Amino acid sequence: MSEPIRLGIAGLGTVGIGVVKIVQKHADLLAARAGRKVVITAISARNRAKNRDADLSAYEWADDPVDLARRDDVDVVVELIGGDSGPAKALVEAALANGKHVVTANKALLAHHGQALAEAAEEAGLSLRFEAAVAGGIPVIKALTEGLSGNVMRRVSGVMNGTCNYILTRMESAGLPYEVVFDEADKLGFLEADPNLDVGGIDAAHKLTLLAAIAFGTRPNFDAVMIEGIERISIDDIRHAADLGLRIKLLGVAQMTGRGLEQSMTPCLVPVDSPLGQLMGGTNMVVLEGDSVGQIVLRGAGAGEGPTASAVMGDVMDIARGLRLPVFGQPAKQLIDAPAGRTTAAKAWYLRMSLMDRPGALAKVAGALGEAGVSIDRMRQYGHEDTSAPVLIITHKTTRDAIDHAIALFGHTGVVTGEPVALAIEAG
Ligand SMILES: NC(=O)C1=CN([C@@H]2O[C@H](COP(=O)(O)OP(=O)(O)OC[C@H]3O[C@@H](n4cnc5c(N)ncnc54)[C@H](OP(=O)(O)O)[C@@H]3O)[C@@H](O)[C@H]2O)C=CC1
Ligand SMILES: N[C@@H](CCO)C(=O)O
Repeated sequence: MSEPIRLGIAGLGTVGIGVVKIVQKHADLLAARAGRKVVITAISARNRAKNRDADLSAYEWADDPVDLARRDDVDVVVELIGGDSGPAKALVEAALANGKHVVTANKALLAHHGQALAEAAEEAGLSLRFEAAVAGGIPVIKALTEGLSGNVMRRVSGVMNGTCNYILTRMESAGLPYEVVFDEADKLGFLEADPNLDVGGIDAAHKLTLLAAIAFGTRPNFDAVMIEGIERISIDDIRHAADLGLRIKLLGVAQMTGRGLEQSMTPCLVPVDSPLGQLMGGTNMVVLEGDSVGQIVLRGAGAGEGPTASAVMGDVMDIARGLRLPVFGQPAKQLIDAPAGRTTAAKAWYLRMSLMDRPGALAKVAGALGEAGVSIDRMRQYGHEDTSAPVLIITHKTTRDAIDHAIALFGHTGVVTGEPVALAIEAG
C-alpha cells in the first residue's frame, strides 16, 4: 500500500466535524478504496477549547489555519471555514503556494476568486476540488466534469438553496407568513451567518456560477447572475400560486445562447405536480441537459453534516487515488469570457400588486401592460378592508424585458402602491 494521504482540516463546525467522523468511522473502507490510508494530521478552528462532537486528541492543533499550509505532514488542506475573504482565502492561497492540494466546500470563495485560484492550482500541478460547494451531498460537479464531459451542455438549472426551499414549502404547508418561518429557520440553525446569503439568493447564485463555468467552459462570473431573493414572497403569493396549481421555487437557470451566457437565480412558479414542484423542505435538485445525454435530474440533501462531508470525502478520495482534473473541467486559462446574456424566452408571468381602490385604477394598469406589449390572460381583484386593493394578473407569454418595461410604467400610473411581485411561470 502507498504512503498515507495526510489531511489538514481548517474549520471544525458542521462540515469539518462531519469529515473527521467519516475519516475515523470508515478508516478501513477508505484505505481499501484509495489504496492508501487517509489520515488527519492537523486541525484548526477559532476556539480550541470548544467542546466538539468528536475525539480530536490525536491531531496537531494550529491556532492560525494558514499554518496548515506550511506543515510538512499535510498533503491536502481541507478548507471548511467559509467566507470569500479572510482566513479561508488566505489558507487556500497559501496551500497552493506551498504545494498542497485543496478541498473546499466554500462556494462564496470560488464564485468570487475561482478563476485566480484555479490558475494557481493548475500552474502548480495541484488539485483544487469543491464538490461540497454545490448542492451539498449531490455529486453534481463530478457528474458535469466527468460523466457528462462528452456532451455539449445546453442548460443547467435547479433548486440549490435548501433554506429557501424549506421556507417556501413550510409557508405553504403550515400556512405561516414569511417572517414567522424565517425565524423558525433561524432557530433550527438553517440560515447562513449572514441570512441574506440564503434568502437574498446569493448563496444559490454562487453555486450556479460554478456550475455554469464547468458546463459552458466560461470564467466564473458571479457578477453577471441576475439575482432576486425570496424576501418579498408573501403568504398570499403562496396561496394564489396554490390556487393556480403552482408552487414558488427559487430557481437557478444557466444557458449559453447566441446572446451570451444567461444566468439567473430568481423565484419562479412551477406546476405542483412537476419534479421541481414536488421538491419539499431542504432538498436540492439539479437538472443537467446535454446534447447527447438529454436531461438528467439529480436530487438529494443540499446541506447538513453527513451529506456535505460525504461530498468533501469524495474529493479527498479522488486526490488520494491520484486523479488530477482541471478545476473547472478544462484548463482555467482556456476558459472564455462569455458576454452576459439576458433571456428573451417568452413565458407567462404572475404579477401581484396593490392598487389604489378608485375609478380607473385598473384601466391604468391595463394600459401600462398594453403599452409594454403585455397581454393579460387572467386578472382578479381580491377582497380588502383598506383603500389599497390586491390585484393578481396572469399574462400571456411575454419576455422579461416586456414585464420590466410594464413594471416601470406602473410607477407612472399613480395608482400602484409598493413594488409589484413578478414571477415567471416555468414548465418545472
Ligand atoms: N453547513 C452546511 O450544510 C454546508 C456548508 N457548506 C460550506 O462549508 C463551509 C463550512 O460550513 P459550516 O461547517 O456550516 O460552518 P460552521 O460555522 O459550522 O463552522 C465554521 C468553522 O470555521 C471555524 N472558523 C471560523 N472563523 C475562523 C477563523 N478566523 N480562523 C479559524 N477557524 C475559523 C469555526 O471555528 P469555531 O468552531 O472555533 O468557531 C468553525 O469550526 C462553508 O464554506 C459553507 O458555506 C457547504 C455546503 C453545506
Ligand atoms: N445555506 C445553504 C447551505 C448549503 O450550501 C443552503 O441552505 O442550501
